[in-house]
Amino acid sequence: MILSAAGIGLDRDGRALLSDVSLGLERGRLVGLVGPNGAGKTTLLRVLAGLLPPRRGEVALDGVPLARLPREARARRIAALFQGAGVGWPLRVREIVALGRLPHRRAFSGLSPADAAAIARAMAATGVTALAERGEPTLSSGERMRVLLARALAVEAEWLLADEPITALDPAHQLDAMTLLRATARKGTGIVAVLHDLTLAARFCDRIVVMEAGRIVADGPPDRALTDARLAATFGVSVCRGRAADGTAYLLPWDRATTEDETDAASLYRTSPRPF
Ligand SMILES: Nc1ncnc2c1ncn2[C@@H]1O[C@H](COP(=O)(O)OP(=O)(O)OP(=O)(O)O)[C@@H](O)[C@H]1O
Repeated sequence: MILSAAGIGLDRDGRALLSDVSLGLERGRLVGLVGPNGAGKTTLLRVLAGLLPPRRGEVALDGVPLARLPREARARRIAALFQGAGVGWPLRVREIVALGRLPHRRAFSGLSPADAAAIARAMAATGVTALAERGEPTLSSGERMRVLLARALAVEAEWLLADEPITALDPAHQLDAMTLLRATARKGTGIVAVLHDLTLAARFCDRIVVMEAGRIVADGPPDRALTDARLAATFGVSVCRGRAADGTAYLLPWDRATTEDETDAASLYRTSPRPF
């Protein structure tokens, strides 16, 4: 049950977008893919989903190259959620989520009871049941993102690859979505989520993969992947660290990293973190 990438390389206009990227992913874990703008996260996710063929290297699912898997089988096994993925024509929320069941349906057949149950589960889990009859153009960006997450969850695939699934969400829905992703992973799905919120990534993910300029520069549990040195080198930020009331360690991007003597106010927070 492994999704693996070996020696992935991809160039555009003479520029390397991905360079020698190798990654082994296991089901049952929530992996956060992080990195600054333009690092190659979305490109890598598209390659992992089989939507973008790499110039070099190979992605394989349980040892079988993705390119050799029939498209329908791949769509049943790997659900993908991408930013700006337009639905394409005016549909109601329930119909959008039902699109997630397409890989399971025979041509011209209707929804089976199993399809209907999966759709209802995904809508309930993402809190969009009350929006079921709304048309897509009437949704706010956060509502739309939750609907697209419901569509991806409705596939009930072994793998879920999600590009910035929480970016448009308010804090409460971000927490709900991260809790849901972690719970879905605990039930056996392999999840890779591109995240910009390092605080939530560090708190909820089992493993963090850090990308910079088309390469993986760190990979491991949050405390090992998101060290102060890595955060300064890759993201150019310093962080406050602390412990929440329940004992969970947290980090909070706080300031631009500086190489000068840290005599500014932010350094006080770095040396004596204070939970809000
Ligand atoms: N089709 C393309 N042609 C040329 N350059 C591309 C193409 N697709 C992506 N790029 C470039 O590749 C780099 C990586 O893009 P990608 O979208 O993977 O980054 P990202 O890490 O997801 O960034 P962000 O956090 O801003 O979403 C960027 O510099 C982008 O401009």
